[in-house]
Amino acid sequence: MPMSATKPRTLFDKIWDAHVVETLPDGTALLYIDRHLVHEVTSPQAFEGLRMAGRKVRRLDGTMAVIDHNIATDQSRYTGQIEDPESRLQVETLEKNVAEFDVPYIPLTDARQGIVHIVGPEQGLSLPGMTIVCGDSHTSTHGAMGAMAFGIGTSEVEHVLATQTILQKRAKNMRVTVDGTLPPGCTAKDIVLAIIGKIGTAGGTGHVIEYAGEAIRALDMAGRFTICNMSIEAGARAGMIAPDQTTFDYVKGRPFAPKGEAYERAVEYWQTLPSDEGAHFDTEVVLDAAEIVPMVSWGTSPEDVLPITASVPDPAAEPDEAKRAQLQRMVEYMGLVPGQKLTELKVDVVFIGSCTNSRIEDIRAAAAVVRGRKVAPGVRAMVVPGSGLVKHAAEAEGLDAVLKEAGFEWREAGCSMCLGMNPDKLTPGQRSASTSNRNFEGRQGPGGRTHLLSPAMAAAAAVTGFLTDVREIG
Ligand SMILES: CC(C)[C@H](C(=O)O)[C@@H](O)C(=O)O
Ligand code: SF4
Repeated sequence: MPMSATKPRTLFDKIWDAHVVETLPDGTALLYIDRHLVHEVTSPQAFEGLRMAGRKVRRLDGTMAVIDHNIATDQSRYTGQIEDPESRLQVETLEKNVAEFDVPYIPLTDARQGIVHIVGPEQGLSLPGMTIVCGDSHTSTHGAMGAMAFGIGTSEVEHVLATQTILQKRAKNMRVTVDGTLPPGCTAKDIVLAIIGKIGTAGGTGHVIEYAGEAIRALDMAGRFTICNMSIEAGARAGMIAPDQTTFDYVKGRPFAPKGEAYERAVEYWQTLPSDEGAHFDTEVVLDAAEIVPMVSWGTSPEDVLPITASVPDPAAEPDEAKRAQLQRMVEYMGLVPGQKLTELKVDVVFIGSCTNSRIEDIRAAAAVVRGRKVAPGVRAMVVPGSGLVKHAAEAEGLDAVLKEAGFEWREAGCSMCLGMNPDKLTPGQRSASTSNRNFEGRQGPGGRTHLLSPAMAAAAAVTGFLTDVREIG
């Protein structure tokens, strides 16, 4: 077919089209899945289903399992038994299942162990052009590779294990363009918080978001992962960024990535993936990076974000009654006073970690702020690297020494205080400055109060003891 007759397609369209096994009369498609990542929380019933049906895992070479959510991040995880019975059962069940079904697995004692969304790209398991699924909403992270990556439920995990395919309804295309240059002190985290602040937690519903524009192109892979990670917090099915030289350089030499001639051929294919000129987007949003300032969440939803220079909103000023009640509840839960400056909020805990911000670049950014300073008295500050390899890399650069010297805890890889499923939790009423992605009530532990922000902003809060504008402390 001559090029002119081909309808311009988006990155999402191209990856979708390349993976359709069969389109059903109602428009849903059976898609081939290139990579299935598995963790302990959402896989037990899926393996049980396979067992009951007497089935095997269809593509062992397309599957990789790792533990991350339920494990402790101190040395006790290597010696003791997991105290919480539910967590223990999930971990033991995963280990039993991977052994029984022969699934490739990265155990706790392996340096590659870490948060599934850090491990996938790091190992080259997640590559441009792939369809990638995992029983986890933040699978959107891997879309930063120029892949179509989305979270699935446990029954779908079983389906993918058994068939290496999944039934999907085609999502709509949305493009979020971030033009211009990001000002000093601002990071990818500030971009994505600003986007969610603008479009809201339902803004991306029914869509796959492609992030584009000069400010996105300028980001390293770490920043791109941070942005795609939070697509789910904007309500989208997935987030994607077109693969470019930054992506190809990142992929090169990774353990599961194609090598030599195969790599060259793969790059040639990956170069065909970016959205065509004139491709149709159902929804378009444009932001100017130059207007972005360091952001922080103040409420209990990721859309409740404000510039660090702002003050706590006053519910009384909200004309809509339902919204007023909601704001009132948030202000109370978060222990805030309307009109109070955000920089007056004293923090108890600083958490630098999670699949949003636990890469080496995030730890470097935190260490740069912390160097030569001390954690403020009364503040518990912790850095939880996203994988054992990130931890080793940070140690090789001496970043652990900078952080420990300042009074930070330097821990083993895992989801940790991102969610209250392991011993790392807030206690009721504690206020945290956290680089994670969710600030729902009780997310980091019952009664905990979470403020989402970038690693540099979290580090600034650790050394001052208050939510702080990182631009002010240099
Ligand atoms: C436990 C898992 C199912 C969950 C998710 O899907 O995202 C978790 O990773 C989270 O971040 O809340
Ligand atoms: S780090 Fe947090 S968001 Fe990421 S997978 Fe773990 S619990 Fe989910």
